[in-house]
Amino acid sequence: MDLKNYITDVPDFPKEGIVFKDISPLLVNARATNYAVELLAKGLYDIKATKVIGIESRGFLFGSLLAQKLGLGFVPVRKPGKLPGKILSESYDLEYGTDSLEIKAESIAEGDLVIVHDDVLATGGTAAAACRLVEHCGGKVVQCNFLMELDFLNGRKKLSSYSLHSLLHY
Ligand SMILES: O=P(O)(O)OC[C@H]1O[C@H](OP(=O)(O)OP(=O)(O)O)[C@H](O)[C@@H]1O
Ligand SMILES: Nc1ncnc2[nH]cnc12
Repeated sequence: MDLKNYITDVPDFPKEGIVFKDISPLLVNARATNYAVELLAKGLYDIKATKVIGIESRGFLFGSLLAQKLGLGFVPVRKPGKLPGKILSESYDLEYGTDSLEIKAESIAEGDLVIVHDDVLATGGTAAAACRLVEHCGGKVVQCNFLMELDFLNGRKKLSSYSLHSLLHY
């Protein structure tokens, strides 16, 4: 099964000049989704990870499925103002704007070994901010894990100090 057949290009979304990679056709197909999760999990059973982080919002979709597959707890990293209690915050640049991310301080314990998952690695700002959040909590990032990587945006340069795996490359 070629997972690229389930990801469509949407030109000029959400802004002119951006070719948006739409994963809706993948999500609506249970077999393809299951296959993608299996491939995302491959190689991770031997890493002694303790938690999976998913980045709001599309990182939640496969991130929680991946956590379940690996038998690990899932931690949401969210956009500002969504999480209660004591939070840590990091801002970052996007391919199309700027934003910030938050995590509940208590959700990662000192020494946790964390897989950071998102659907897309583009410029890398989002994932780098999520990794900084994990580290501020006292955790260690054991893999940055993506469904797809937009190679031409060189996002992996911002993540050069981490192990990185992307299922699909464009
Ligand atoms: O590598 P970067 O350039 O930082 O971009 C990648 C991020 O951009 C998208 O999220 P978006 O902010 O569009 O939010 P969404 O998941 O809620 O759609 C995508 O889901 C990644 O999180
Ligand atoms: N081109 C793109 N398509 C889908 N999600 C993205 N996130 C950042 N850039 C993106």
